Amino acid sequence: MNAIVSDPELLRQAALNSAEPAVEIKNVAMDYGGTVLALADVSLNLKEGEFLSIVGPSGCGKSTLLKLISGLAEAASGEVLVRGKPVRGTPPGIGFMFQRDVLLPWANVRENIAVGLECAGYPVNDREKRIDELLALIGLEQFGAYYPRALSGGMRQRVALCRLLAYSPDIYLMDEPFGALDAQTKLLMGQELLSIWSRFRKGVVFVTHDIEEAVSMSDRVVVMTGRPGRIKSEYQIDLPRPRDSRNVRKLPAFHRYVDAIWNDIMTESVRAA
Ligand SMILES: Nc1ncnc2c1ncn2[C@@H]1O[C@H](COP(=O)(O)OP(=O)(O)OP(=O)(O)O)[C@@H](O)[C@H]1O
Repeated sequence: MNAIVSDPELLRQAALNSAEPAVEIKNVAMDYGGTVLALADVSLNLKEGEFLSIVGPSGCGKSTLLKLISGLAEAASGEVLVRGKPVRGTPPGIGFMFQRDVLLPWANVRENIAVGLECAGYPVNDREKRIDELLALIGLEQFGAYYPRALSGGMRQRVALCRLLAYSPDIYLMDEPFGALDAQTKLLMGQELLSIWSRFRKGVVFVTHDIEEAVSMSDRVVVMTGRPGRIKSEYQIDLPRPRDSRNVRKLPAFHRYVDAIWNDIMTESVRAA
């Protein structure tokens, strides 16, 4: 008799090895209309359910890669496919989170989250209940009626994360989502994201300057060269899951990954200087 597999991590591992990647970037070059290339011959896949981080020197094209996947920019050559389809405009099921929250300033927290539910076509009658669940998930139950201006930076990013979760994307694109937060809030947000992600386990492309953050969260870390951005190296992060992004930092293997990635980036930064 076949056992029914219900362990989310086992299901995710099976998806990781599934034939079709969630995102395929094939030999992509990109400029912004001038003579300076932002990306040159980049090929990269995101597997279904994979947590992939991209690190590299400033200006190497990390955000540009996210823009190409989300259809906000177009490659000069090469191809970008989402779930097997060439990207023309924003593909369905793509969710974006930026370093600066993009909350609606005239809407309160509940209304901001409702935007995500509306975009997802969530049934109108169930929305208030879902907003309650999402607020509880990120510990902001008491702040539903607050406007963004009355919240701290960390709280605003929590709401932005909540709205992203409300939209329930198939693929999460996160561009330094915690980059503007203080070190302690950043660590807490990383832990929360990891804990939430361990429940939904969708593909994530996570851009960061923080190598420890990248290693602590990811299945794989890709290092880019200085401009024009190419893939310099990649590291399969073989650390146990479920993972606590703070405790994992105590493992010797964690520090070996961080050192190796640091070396790669330093070489690039020196080359670019
Ligand atoms: N809208 C734009 N117009 C012209 N050039 C741009 C534009 N956006 C980005 N660039 C250039 O493209 C290159 C890659 O930029 P991108 O923002 O993707 O890099 P990044 O690796 O995300 O940088 P950082 O780590 O500093 O955020 C940079 O040289 C940047 O100046």
